[in-house]
Amino acid sequence: MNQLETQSVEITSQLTTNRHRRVNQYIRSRKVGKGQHGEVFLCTDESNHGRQVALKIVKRSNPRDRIKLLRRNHQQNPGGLPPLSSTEHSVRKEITVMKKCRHGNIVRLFEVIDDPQQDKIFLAMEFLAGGPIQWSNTQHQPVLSIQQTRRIIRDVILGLEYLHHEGIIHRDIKPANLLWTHDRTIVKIIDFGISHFIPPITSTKSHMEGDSYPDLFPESDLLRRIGTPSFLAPEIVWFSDDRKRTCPTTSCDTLTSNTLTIHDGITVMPLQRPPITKAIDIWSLAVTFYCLLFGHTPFSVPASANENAYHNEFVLYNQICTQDWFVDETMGADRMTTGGRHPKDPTSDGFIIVDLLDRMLRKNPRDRATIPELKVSDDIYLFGPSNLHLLCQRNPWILRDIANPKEWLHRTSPTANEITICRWMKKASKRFSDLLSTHRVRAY
Ligand SMILES: Nc1ncnc2c1ncn2[C@@H]1O[C@H](COP(=O)(O)OP(=O)(O)OP(=O)(O)O)[C@@H](O)[C@H]1O
Repeated sequence: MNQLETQSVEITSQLTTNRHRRVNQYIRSRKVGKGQHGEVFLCTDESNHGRQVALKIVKRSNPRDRIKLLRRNHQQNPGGLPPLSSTEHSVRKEITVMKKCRHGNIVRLFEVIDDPQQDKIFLAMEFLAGGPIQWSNTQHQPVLSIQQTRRIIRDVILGLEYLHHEGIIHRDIKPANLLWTHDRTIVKIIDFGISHFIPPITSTKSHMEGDSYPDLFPESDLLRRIGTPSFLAPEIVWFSDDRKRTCPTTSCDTLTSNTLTIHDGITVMPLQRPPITKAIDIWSLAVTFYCLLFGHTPFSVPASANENAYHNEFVLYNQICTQDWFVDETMGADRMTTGGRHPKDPTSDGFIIVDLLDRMLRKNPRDRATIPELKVSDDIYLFGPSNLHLLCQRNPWILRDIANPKEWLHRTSPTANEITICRWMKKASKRFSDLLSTHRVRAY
């Protein structure tokens, strides 16, 4: 672990200086981004040798929150605490999740300035100077090579593997939330505003000390259709029959997401709504992967769609739930041949990549590839006259340019340290029992 990963997050409850260009020790320079929840500024940290930080400034509430708050004030408020506005709720979730994260592919949070007297909350984060990954040009053509795509996807897989191991579902994986470091060698995941935390079953108390996580992360939140429409998994955009009936336009008669859909003899959408799990991040990662390869999303509203945004969203969700996706003839800026949606040659790059997308874009989350599955070797079988022969084991595509895959897999595994500790404890207990037997020491 490097120094950045071991530093703890400071929580400052007093804003001493809030002049035009200064927030406590941070001197604001330019604005680097703006989202739904706030603005992000590049700042220098005077108390830390002028280190560059990204300062996200979030208002505790915005005008839309007021109506929601009024509605909620009429409801019982369990802990007697004032209800949080939805903006403040979202930023509290973001802080809770980010406070916990220590990983080379996740943006680091350094400090939170949360002064109850102020209407804004400030998040000082690691500054990712390379900015969001650029993946298509104005003609919707890919701009990244296959090798660059592999490196980006590999970084995101590592970040997601860590998050999932910690019980965190990101819920908004997309190219805009993947930022380069200044030298463009590492990609990091940002924006935890809609992330969800599922505490481990074994403990009743979260290791997110001091945070009442059941209030912050109610289970019902998982069912909400939030995130970026083109990147949402089928189980999120799943429609009930009721919804289908209330759709205002005729084309929605074609909605079949609650029926059994058969594709190539495989059931692709279950009758019951599947539970929302970390598999939704794998779907969004696959959509991101597709975008990087082809310069456009796999599911989109056709150009002929009408002006009604609600209707267009409905068409998109219908596609996500029921339609297959297609691939262009070539992929990446290097224009590598794909071989189509079902390439024939199992040794071709087209086959390997389309097969990978296929495993990640399964409609049923139970059939979808998991992160560990993306990291293990593929077995290549040969159909013989009477049975299957294992032809070879091939390193997964994402590890292709890694010099020592075995060492890399061990080093990057989130359980590597746990395994090492287990081994160490086994060794230590063996030495201890040897000691007991040779020296006749009494154990208390
Ligand atoms: N650590 C960072 N370093 C550099 N730029 C950043 C950083 N964090 C955010 N940004 C920039 O600011 C933009 C908005 O940030 P962010 O996505 O966190 O805000 P948000 O309000 O949560 O957005 P959204 O509307 O997607 O929920 C990002 O798209 C990115 O361009």
